[in-house]
Amino acid sequence: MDSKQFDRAARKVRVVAKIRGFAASEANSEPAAPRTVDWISVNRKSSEDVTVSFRDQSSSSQYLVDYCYKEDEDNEMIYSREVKPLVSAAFEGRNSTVIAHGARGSGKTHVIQGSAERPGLAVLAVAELLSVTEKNGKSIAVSFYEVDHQERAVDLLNPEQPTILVFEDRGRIQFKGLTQVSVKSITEFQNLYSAACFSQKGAPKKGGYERVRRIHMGLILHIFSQKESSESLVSKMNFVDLAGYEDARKKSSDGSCLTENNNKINKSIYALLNVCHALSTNESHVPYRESKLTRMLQDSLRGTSKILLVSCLNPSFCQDTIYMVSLASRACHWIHRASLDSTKKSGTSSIQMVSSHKNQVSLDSTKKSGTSSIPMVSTHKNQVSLDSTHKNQVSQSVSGTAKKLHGSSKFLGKKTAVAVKSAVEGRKLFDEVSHSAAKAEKKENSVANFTQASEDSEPLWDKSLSEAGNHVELNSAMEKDDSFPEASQNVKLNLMVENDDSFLNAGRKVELNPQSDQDILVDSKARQTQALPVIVQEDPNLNKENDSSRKNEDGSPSISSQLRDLSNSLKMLYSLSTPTPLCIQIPENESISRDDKQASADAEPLCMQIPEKEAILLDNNKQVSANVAEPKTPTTEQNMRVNKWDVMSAKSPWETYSMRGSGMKNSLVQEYLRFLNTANK
Ligand SMILES: Nc1ncnc2c1ncn2[C@@H]1O[C@H](COP(=O)(O)OP(=O)(O)OP(=O)(O)O)[C@@H](O)[C@H]1O
Repeated sequence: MDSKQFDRAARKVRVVAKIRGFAASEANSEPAAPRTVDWISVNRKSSEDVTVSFRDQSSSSQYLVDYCYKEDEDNEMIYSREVKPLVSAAFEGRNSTVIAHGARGSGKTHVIQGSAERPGLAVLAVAELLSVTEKNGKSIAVSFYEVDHQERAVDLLNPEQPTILVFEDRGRIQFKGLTQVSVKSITEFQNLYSAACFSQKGAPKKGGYERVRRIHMGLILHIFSQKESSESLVSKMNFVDLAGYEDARKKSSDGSCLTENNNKINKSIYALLNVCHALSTNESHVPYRESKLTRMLQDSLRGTSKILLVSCLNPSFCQDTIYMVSLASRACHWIHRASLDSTKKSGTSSIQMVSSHKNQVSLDSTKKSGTSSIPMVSTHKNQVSLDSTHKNQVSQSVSGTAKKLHGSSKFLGKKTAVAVKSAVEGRKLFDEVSHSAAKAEKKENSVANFTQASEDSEPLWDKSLSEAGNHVELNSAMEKDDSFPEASQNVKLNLMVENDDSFLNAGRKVELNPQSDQDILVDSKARQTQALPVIVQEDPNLNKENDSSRKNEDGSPSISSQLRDLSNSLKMLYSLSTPTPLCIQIPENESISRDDKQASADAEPLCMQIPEKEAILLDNNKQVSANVAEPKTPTTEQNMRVNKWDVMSAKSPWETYSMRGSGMKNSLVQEYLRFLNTANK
């Protein structure tokens, strides 16, 4: 396939699987009988219909990929079929990214870097680039970096430098602190590659079986065209050797739980798959800012760039392998899958893709709406829309939240179970957000806020990089950009529920934009094609508010304080909506003798804790009935009783919420959404 053929393949993201061969140490004792992989079945019904299934699964799920390379098909074959067209396209100004992902030890490094005897895709690409650069007046330079679980990017050709800063300048991604070294021969390149691997922090590292440290390793090939004395960037090719996916619940050999680091690194894997999914489904918003890696790759993913996702499969049973290939298949294959399904099941466009991360979950049931709903990472992302059609749902969400908060005066400090009702399982979603928030209180780490990146339809032509020479020095004013200063503009929450076996719950993504009615804008196309997309702008005052109430290390208010604020607002709303006097009757000839303080202290709980159809005993179980309309300071201590008929006639939280003015509602919605948006910290 040449670059023109590749153009015709309109799909932006191509997913191929590669079954790793057995290493010598894993091979059978009999050298004459090389071990074969017997737990993976590859069904090649046609060149465009390749499925992978796993025999050890409890059901016969099949995962659609563009192709599957077997254990005896080597890197050269993958290169000539998959990467060579990208190299040709690079000379024409097309950026591309080759990503190897999979479970630990699935052969990712072998695919990207390879060995001396069996060079990997990156080495083969450089060899080809070098073979033609002189002829066509081009040159190449390389950069190596790693991204760790703390989202730190380090320049592997100059590891002593501070972490790489990534920022956007006039719509283009720029790096500060990432070295570019021009290469003229494959030996030079190999030496640099070895040096970069050696520089990885705390080597042994990528490719080894070191248990604790998991990092992503990236290589950028910058292709320049020589014009007289200057050179300008033509395109970039990226090779990414992702950290191996590992179930966050696994324990290390010493028994310590790897959950935290695993969660973080897994999150960045999900983030990349989310981006692939958004790109392959032409979503209006691509969540580049969900992770440092996607941010760094942004230029090479967007526009007319191409992405090759190599899903590496362990030759022996590995649950994580199944999970990863299912994610990749869903991330990038939903269109193809839909057409496949429609041919198989005439008359339905539903997408049946069964996953298995221990549980088998069919998407069919959730996606039979007849709309072009999105399977995959949409499996693990429920999108909530805030366009005008859905404002009511958000209002219901707040109402649902109010009910829950109302019913639980001790909700703070517990695993928060704030419910949300919406057409997209908002209740479940918020439960999980809250659950996550409660956890986050304990082990919160500084996570950058995320901003919607501006989308360029053209590939990057980054002159500033070429002008900067080998070492890129950029505007010092942007140095702090590493923390994503535009974060307050748009916020995206991507909550991964690692402990949930259900694949459908692998993660839920919510994009929210708490704004006033008139400011709530959702791309109309997105509205038509997605179940409930949400792109919302965050209140511009949010940062100010955050600044004024900093409590966490990263400067954001703590989750508990946000919950408390939210709770207070809802309590206030309810107490305003359900005035105390409506609930209390004071019997004739009796007066109340509670002092001012006590009365005011009780006022709020009174409103917050009145169960419908039940009398509430206040003041040490002494019953007081009242028929006065105003909750004036009681003067004598008497029994107070709430008239149950009055209570019944009082408005429900939802009704009372509905009665409130739009200003109040909006402000609550904003507050609630702000909490959601920051909950994953
Ligand atoms: N095609 C192959 N044939 C034989 N052995 C292989 C092949 N691919 C990988 N291996 C061996 O399998 C082991 C794991 O491979 P590799 O380091 O590439 O996996 P990885 O997915 O990058 O691991 P990690 O998740 O730890 O980064 C290595 O010992 C490697 O030599």
